[in-house]
Amino acid sequence: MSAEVINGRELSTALKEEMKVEVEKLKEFGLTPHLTVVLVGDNPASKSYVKGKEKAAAETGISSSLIELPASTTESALLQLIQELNDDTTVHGILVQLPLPDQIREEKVIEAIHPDKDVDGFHPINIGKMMTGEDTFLPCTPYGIITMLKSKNIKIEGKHAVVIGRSNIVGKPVGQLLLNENATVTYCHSRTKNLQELAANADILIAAIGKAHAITAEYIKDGAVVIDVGINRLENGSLTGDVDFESAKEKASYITPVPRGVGPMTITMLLKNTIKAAKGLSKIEG
Ligand SMILES: Nc1nc(=O)c2c([nH]1)NC[C@@H]1CN(c3ccc(C(=O)N[C@@H](CCC(=O)O)C(=O)O)cc3)C=[N+]21
Repeated sequence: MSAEVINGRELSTALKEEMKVEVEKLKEFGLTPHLTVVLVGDNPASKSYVKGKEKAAAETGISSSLIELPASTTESALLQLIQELNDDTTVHGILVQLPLPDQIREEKVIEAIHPDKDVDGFHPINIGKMMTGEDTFLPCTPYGIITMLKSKNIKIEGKHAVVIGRSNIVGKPVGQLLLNENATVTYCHSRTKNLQELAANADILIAAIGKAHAITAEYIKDGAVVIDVGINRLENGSLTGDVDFESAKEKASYITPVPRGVGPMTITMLLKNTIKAAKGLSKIEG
């Protein structure tokens, strides 16, 4: 079998078209969704992601601003800035690009962002709401993955989903969202003993390990849905996933590529959350 490729870039383009129409309507009510991105330091990968976010926002009519701070910024200076952004009624969404320099504790920063402006969905209040299934901002990468599955009408209910990786921003929340959709979820990680055996049991396999091409055909059950969350930069500068795409696509029924898979969807869901934040903060229903 050769898998059907779920193209995250194409799906993103379609979703952005829909959002553009919605943003135009909000603008007629005098509401322009506004995202503020804070970038600390000059990590080249972070700079490139931030550019992608600004470009995507502009495409949908969402306004965005970028605050760039030096790598030497103190934690208290950053927390103070976040307080100002929390109080600024023209700012609907706040995103502090991760990772942060060592002198700044990420959890302090995440907890400082007002939960109603937390378009990353990283605040403990929003994570709690996600766990209990309340309406909230969903973390963008997991939200993008669920949206990709639904776009192909892939059934999640009753399926065995195996998540490889347990980060707070991808592994843990994607498992939770799959559980919310009534999947049976297994989490695997660096201490898992029989990774290959567990992975090969998955109907839906989520690879979020951070190691190029770690998941080869032997880890994949015939007909499985394979979602590749890896973004690994090779020495030649090209981008590749955690899944060995060429061998995996011969066994999978659906597969996501890297690039043009989960990455663009992450940004698209950030825009969705920004619109949600703008509507929520302005109490416009829709
Ligand atoms: N507070 C915070 N929120 C984030 O959402 C966040 C973050 N920090 N830190 C870093 C990660 C990573 N991330 C990506 C977003 C888009 C692509 C993306 O669009 N990738 C393109 C390729 C882009 C390229 O060529 O460099 C693709 O896969 O096709 C990748 C990675 C968001 N992150």
